[in-house]
Amino acid sequence: MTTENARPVVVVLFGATGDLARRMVMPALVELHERGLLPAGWRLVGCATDPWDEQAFRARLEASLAEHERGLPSDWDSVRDRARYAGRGFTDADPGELPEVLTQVRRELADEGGSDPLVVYFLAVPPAAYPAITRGLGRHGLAPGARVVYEKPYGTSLADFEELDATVRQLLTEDQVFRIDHFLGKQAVQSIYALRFANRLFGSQWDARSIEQVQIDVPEALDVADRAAFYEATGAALDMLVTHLFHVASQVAMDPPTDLRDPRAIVAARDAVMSRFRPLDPARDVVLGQFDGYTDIDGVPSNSAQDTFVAARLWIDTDRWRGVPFVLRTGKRMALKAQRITLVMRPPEGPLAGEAPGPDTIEIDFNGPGHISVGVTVQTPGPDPELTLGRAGLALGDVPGSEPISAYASLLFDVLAGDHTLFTTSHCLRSAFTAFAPLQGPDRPLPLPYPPGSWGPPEAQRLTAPHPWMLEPSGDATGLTAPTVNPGRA
Ligand SMILES: NC(=O)C1=CN([C@@H]2O[C@H](COP(=O)(O)OP(=O)(O)OC[C@H]3O[C@@H](n4cnc5c(N)ncnc54)[C@H](OP(=O)(O)O)[C@@H]3O)[C@@H](O)[C@H]2O)C=CC1
Ligand SMILES: O=C1O[C@H](COP(=O)(O)O)[C@@H](O)[C@H](O)[C@H]1O
Repeated sequence: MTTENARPVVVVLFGATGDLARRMVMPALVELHERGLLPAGWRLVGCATDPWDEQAFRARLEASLAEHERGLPSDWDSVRDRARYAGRGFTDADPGELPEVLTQVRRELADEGGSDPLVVYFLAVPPAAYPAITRGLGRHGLAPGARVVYEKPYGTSLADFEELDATVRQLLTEDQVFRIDHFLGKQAVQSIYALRFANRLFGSQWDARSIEQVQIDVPEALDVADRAAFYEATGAALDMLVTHLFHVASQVAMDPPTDLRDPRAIVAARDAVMSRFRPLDPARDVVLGQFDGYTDIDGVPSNSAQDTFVAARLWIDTDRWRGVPFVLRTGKRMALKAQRITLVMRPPEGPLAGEAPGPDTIEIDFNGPGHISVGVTVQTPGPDPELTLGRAGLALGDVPGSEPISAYASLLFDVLAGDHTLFTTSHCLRSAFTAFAPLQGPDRPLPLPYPPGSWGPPEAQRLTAPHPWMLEPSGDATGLTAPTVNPGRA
């Protein structure tokens, strides 16, 4: 990654007081700064309704960086001085303090000798806020020349998505719009292309002839108490399934793009496979859960039926995958944090058919820099040879030249570079919401209870049959009790 662009950049962060801004976006911007990937003239303008002053926002930025694994940058003073705050919120009816703060920032940058800055509006707010902010950018004359980053979920249902999409298209051109799904920016999710297309060993097996089942398993130990309002309005399925898990599934399932160097070819391959996702069958293929104690959280109604866990079996009707279940699972307050794709191979044919103690597997852990493993049946060395399962792994962070970058830093860099390869499209999202729609209708199952620290409701076990969930200790073919990934901050 390099940048030669000296044009100043102003990142306006809507929702600057929120969880995403604190945990991911602000650290990512500063990560780019530390890596020398931002122009000399850059500014961060936090925007929210809280009546904070600049000092309070800078203290928030400092706390956000300090709690992040990278810590405070060595030139914290210089970073701090680049942060501004625009309070009183921002809507089409009232732009709050933002226009005035932007004018000051532009003046400051001009005084430093910079050219007119590129302004990036980052909407780290709930989807309900996207239309008013988008209209506001239009009405207050802030849209021309700007880039606008929308968080997921981009809409809350198929109908809501269509309405939002129409509003956005009315006010912005497609090259101005960046619809984030940050799982597409994760290093190991990006590395699926290399694994498949640069290795005959894997690429030749990547279809229904060799693969019996695909598991995409993203348990989280994380709580939701500090973002109860957002979470209660959203739930696990909308927060994670129709968004991140569907996008990871599309990365695994896409047919080979015609040209990996052409962003349009990659985006087209992702769009194409997503349009073949079969609408979910809630009764047969979905289990929802809610962890015990969820309704005791401040701001959550005592009768909430919101899901904090979802497991779903997705069918992808392409020649490559017809008949292969993609089983997807995620939830809050589960046993541990992990992010793993497991390709479960079909049993071998020939003289040892039926002898292997379990299926062989290809595993891609995509938390952090990533880890690739294979689970293979081997013969135990010794006088009494038996077949047993072993595992060999490769930490991507350890390969020569590795310099892992966080998903948000990578995606923010792409926004500045105007590169849409890792961003999702209206086409993709329309397909995702279409496949997801049955789960938002009358057939939505009620969430089943599960104890915090567990693997979710036991009913979810049936979705992977005849295999177990491979990540669980009982399903781990090698007998490991924890995944070979960084457990992360719970
Ligand atoms: N948290 C996470 O780990 C991740 C979150 N996301 C996405 O980021 C977005 C924000 O999530 P998160 O930060 O967790 O949520 P939070 O509830 O923590 O924060 C959202 C912020 O948005 C502002 N906000 C809330 N409602 C409105 C509204 N109606 N109009 C304008 N601003 C509003 C609030 O600030 P104020 O009201 O003061 O302006 C609040 O600080 C969501 O779309 C989520 O899906 C994506 C990836 C990861
Ligand atoms: O979008 C979201 O993602 C996070 C998980 O992201 P990660 O990069 O930390 O793995 C999830 O916790 C959150 O609920 C959701 O909104």
